[in-house]
Amino acid sequence: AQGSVTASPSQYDGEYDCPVTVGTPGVTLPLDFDTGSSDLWVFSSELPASERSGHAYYTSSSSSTSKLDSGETWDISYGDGSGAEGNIYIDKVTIGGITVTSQAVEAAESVSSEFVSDTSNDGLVGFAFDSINTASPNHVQTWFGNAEAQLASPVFTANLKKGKAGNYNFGYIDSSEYTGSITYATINSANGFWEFSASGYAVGSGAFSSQSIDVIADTGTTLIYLPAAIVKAYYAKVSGSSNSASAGGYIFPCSATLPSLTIGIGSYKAVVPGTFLNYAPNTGSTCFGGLQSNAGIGLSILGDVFLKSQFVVFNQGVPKIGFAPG
Ligand SMILES: CC[C@H](C)[C@H](NC(=O)[C@H](C)NC(=O)[C@@H](CCSC)NC[C@@H](N)Cc1ccccc1)C(=O)O
Repeated sequence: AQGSVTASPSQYDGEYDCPVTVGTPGVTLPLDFDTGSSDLWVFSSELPASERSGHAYYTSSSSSTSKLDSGETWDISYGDGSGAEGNIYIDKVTIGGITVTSQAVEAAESVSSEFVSDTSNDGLVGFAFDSINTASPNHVQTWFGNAEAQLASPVFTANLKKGKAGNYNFGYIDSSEYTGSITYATINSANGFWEFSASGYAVGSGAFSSQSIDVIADTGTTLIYLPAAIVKAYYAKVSGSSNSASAGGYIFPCSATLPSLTIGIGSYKAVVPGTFLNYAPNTGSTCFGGLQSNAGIGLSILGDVFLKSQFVVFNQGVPKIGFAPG
């Protein structure tokens, strides 16, 4: 089998949400596909009404195929301080025409305020490695982990776009979605992420600096977070830029012309256009950068600002990750 699903950007490409059908009869929810985590969780009827407002949600008792995964709970925390927790049902989950009949559906009993106010999604689908799934006392598998047996090849691809719909494909690589050739990097999944070493960076037309940068590819993170020294070198080329404590990162005059950012993957030079690095208006006539420091995170993150400039192959079989111009 193979499948494809549309990925729709929220405002400012903050996240990319995809329709996922859960249960019988199916309820279709927009979920945030997240290669930086490994829990599939949904807003549910078990939430207090105040936390459900503005959201669609899963009601296990309305699904004839739902079965309580008794004794199992989940509780996840994210890098931005948000989180959710609840209990677990086994039910049917269909994405892009591919159905997993016995998927662990993590039903939220409580979600943090960030999720209540983010009405673009009604939950997340984790596409990282099973080792960081939070279900307890037993881990549960990701949807992709369960779907792999049906797929011709253990791959999914991300074809995210700036300001318009893109798509995720499962089980195949569509050569019409990229140009040139795909360059692969070996994945170190020890931390449960799609983690690899980038080979260096360049700012605009400047010289490429060869250095190993430990990064994760995270479709669930909006911006690019790199070591402070690299970020400083980038904004040194943006007149009027400053690292603003009040804004929470680097800002600059919205009229600034931003240089591109090149990230090395092996010998491949992945270029993020300068326009992608003006993320969104801040206050007044200042704008917030799509590249920020990884200080306090512990590793670097290639989030959507980077990923939407590329075609990305996530191969869980090896594991390896591939990039080509999108
Ligand atoms: C370090 C961050 C926390 C605390 C750490 N959790 C993680 O790493 C989790 C799995 N992943 C995440 O917090 C991040 C990756 C952090 S790299 C350190 N990715 C997923 C995140 N963007 C999902 C999200 C989407 C929309 C809104 C909010 C959040 C932990 O549990 O230890």
